[in-house]
Amino acid sequence: MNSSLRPGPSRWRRAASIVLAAAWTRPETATPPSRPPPAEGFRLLLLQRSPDQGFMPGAHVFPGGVLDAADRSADWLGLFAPHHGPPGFGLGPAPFSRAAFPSLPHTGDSNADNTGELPEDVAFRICAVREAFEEAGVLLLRPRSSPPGPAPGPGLALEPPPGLAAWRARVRRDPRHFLRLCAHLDCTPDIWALHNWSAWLTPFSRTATRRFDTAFFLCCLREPPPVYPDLAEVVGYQWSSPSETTESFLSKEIWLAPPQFYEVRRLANFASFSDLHKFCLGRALEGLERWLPIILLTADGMVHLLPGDELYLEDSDFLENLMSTEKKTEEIMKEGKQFHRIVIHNRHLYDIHVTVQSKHKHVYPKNSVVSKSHL
Ligand SMILES: Nc1ncnc2c1ncn2[C@@H]1O[C@H](COP(=O)(O)O)[C@@H](OP(=O)(O)O)[C@H]1O
Ligand SMILES: CCC(=O)SCCNC(=O)CCNC(=O)[C@H](O)C(C)(C)COP(=O)(O)O
Ligand SMILES: [Mg+2]
Repeated sequence: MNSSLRPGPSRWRRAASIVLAAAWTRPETATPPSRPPPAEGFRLLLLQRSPDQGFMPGAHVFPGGVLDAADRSADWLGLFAPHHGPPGFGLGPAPFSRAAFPSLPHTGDSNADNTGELPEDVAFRICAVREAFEEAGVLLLRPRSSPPGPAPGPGLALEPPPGLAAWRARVRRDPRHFLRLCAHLDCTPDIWALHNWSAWLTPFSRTATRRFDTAFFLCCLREPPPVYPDLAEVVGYQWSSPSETTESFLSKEIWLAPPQFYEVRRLANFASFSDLHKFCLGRALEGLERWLPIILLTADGMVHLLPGDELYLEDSDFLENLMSTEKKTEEIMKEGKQFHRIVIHNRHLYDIHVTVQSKHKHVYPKNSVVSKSHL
């Protein structure tokens, strides 16, 4: 079966998301009741999308958005010099490229066409850092005078500059202003603090109005920076550990799309902030696979099939189609053995089932512990 992208309506907007994991050891002193530090020793930043958003209104997501031409502009070269520049920008050897279904026409290094644009792994990092600034006012920058060492420690967000709101408005209006802000602060985006984590394509569904090809990066921060939601695209935020986030989702305080839920459950494997940071450094060169979930509609629910699952078909028909069955989800589960799937029982109850071996030194999610009271 042909697995390459056919001409047709399959169009994914290229995007980047950043999972910010901040070390969290002290209880919060702010308004009571204060929460004790989480068991995991770190919390993740989740932003609440505006109810007016055209795509996933109201969902909690990691900061992120669509790649802009300004993110790959050759104008960045002057700012990264003299310490960093092509081909690697100090990111180490390029990770292995992992061919996975479906192959998309735009993958590969945009420098190959000699346009002078930044390599993709740099441009996507700049996009993620810019979006974190636009949406959350978090500035993941590094002074140009202090280049990172070979195994950089956890990052630290820069204090917001005077005139944060005006700068942010300018960047939101025209992303080219982000380079001007960095030059003004004599900093570069801290691309070295962003670790390749995962990549997701929005599946075909009858309701999704847009589709994204999103690179997820993970960034460990020594402490949580202050967050200033833009109150336009993003109307709120929370810092919560993987277990706290799971609980918020199950108790219907927040809604997560399946990829975000999967990543939260993956992060539930780490017992401490330093474990997570070491893990990120250890798999820096492994690269990633980009996953296209295929939605299987059942008589009473839905299953998002992921690569490796016995029902997953690398068939280009499923770029634009669902699978469906008249059987109930429970029956489908009883029949199978080789699982890599997210079972959607209802809007606030997902179960992840993975029985396949993890690849490329990554971890697979911990299954969410579902109590009967949530059913
Ligand atoms: N005040 C607002 N309320 C709702 N959505 C907004 C908004 N301001 C911007 N947006 C939307 O947020 C998206 C920008 O996302 P990002 O910069 O993270 O990629 C755009 O959506 P579209 O992507 O649908 O055009 C834009 O229309
Ligand atoms: C059909 C049910 C689904 O699974 S929808 C899945 C939505 N998620 C994705 O497509 C992949 C993850 N991508 C993101 O989370 C993006 O950062 C984004 C979609 C939130 C970016 O959107 P923006 O409007 O900010 O450009
Ligand atoms: Mg966004």
